[in-house]
Amino acid sequence: MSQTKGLEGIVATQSQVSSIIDGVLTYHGYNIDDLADNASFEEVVYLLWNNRLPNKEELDAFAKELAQASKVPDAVLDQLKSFPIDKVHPMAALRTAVSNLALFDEEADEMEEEANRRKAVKLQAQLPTIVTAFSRIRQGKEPVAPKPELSFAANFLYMLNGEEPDEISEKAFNKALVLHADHELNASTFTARVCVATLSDVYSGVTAAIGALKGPLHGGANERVMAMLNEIGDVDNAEAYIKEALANKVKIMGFGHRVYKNGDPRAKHLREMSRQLTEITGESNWYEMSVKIDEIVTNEKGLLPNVDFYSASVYHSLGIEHDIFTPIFAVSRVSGWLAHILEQYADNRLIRPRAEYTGPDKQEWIPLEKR
Ligand SMILES: CC(=O)SCCNC(=O)CCNC(=O)[C@H](O)C(C)(C)COP(=O)(O)OP(=O)(O)OC[C@H]1O[C@@H](n2cnc3c(N)ncnc32)[C@H](O)[C@@H]1OP(=O)(O)O
Ligand SMILES: O=C([O-])CC(=O)C(=O)O
Repeated sequence: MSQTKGLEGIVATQSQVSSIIDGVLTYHGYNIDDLADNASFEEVVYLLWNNRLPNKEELDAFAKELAQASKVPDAVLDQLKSFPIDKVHPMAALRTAVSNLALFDEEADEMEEEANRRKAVKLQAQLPTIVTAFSRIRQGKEPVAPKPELSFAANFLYMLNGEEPDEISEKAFNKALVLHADHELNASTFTARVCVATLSDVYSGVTAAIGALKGPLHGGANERVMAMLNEIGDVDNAEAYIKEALANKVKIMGFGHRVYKNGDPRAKHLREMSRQLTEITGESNWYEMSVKIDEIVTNEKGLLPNVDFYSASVYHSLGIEHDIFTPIFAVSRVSGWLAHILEQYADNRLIRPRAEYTGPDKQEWIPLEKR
């Protein structure tokens, strides 16, 4: 038996949800550049779950369905309030709250496709409610109920801040959601598929996926990019900081990718958004510092920025707290997880690879008293 560390290059399933071929990302065949420039997040979710774009009527009905499903059971919000709020990371709170949602859904263990689709709508609609409620609760503020007439992107910012966003912020946030929605068999999506392939329920699959996204080698990198920018503090410090980190074999957050070796096609959109938004906020230092780091890491290591690098200065410019960056990734990526979960159920087989054993052989049993 031979093995590939980290399953690099292994094709583990077939999927129609998204593809990365020759460095080009598509959602069901639609190029990410077209989607980023034109699509609403709601349209993208519809595409991922139905393998086609909606017409106007279908989109309106879907957006309404999402808006109507956004209320989270009071017991789940009450539980958020009971957490040791100043110590709990929002990703841990989200993981626990999503698991808790299952306890209040009578259909949680129903396996019919229609029931699973209803749960998908609830999860997509309720993750923003949980993330924004948690952020407000820990600031001693009341959660804000969503406004059904707002877009998904605008509603998130509204529930987070208690005021409706301006058009530029709404558009930028919508684009960020579109860019993060799905990404083939990334670690959290694979986790979700492995979980539900045992015929476990949708909530378990999403809870497991949140746990995988939380790690710094995956979705957790965006928060750490901002921590690094803060630590560097000024564009003039960037070169010395990065060179020292690389010399010490420290991983630079937001760089490198398992699949893309010639660049992540999402990064250019986020870089341009970072430029525009930091100009508006009068804090172009974050953009300039990011560009400088990008140049140094590329020159020194040949590594290019991934989706997490410029998203940090984008979210910061939108006034979002830094530990909410990864939960925002989850608010978008849950659409992809759910598409993959539905696809997995539709043609399921248990996912159970093998391990190459490297431990000792033919060990002799030693009774407890002799050890
Ligand atoms: C949404 C996402 O999940 S995108 C990824 C988000 N994660 C990050 O940004 C964290 C930083 N990046 C990384 O840790 C990695 O590049 C990963 C996890 C994304 C990909 O990991 P892998 O495919 O296993 O790449 P691997 O770790 O083998 O890297 C190959 C070489 O490049 C180096 N390298 C990779 N990424 C980085 C980095 N960000 N900084 C410095 N060196 C790096 C590795 O140390 C390794 O060097 P070596 O051959 O001298 O040992
Ligand atoms: O695909 C990956 O390995 C990680 C990634 O970029 C994503 O999940 O968006």
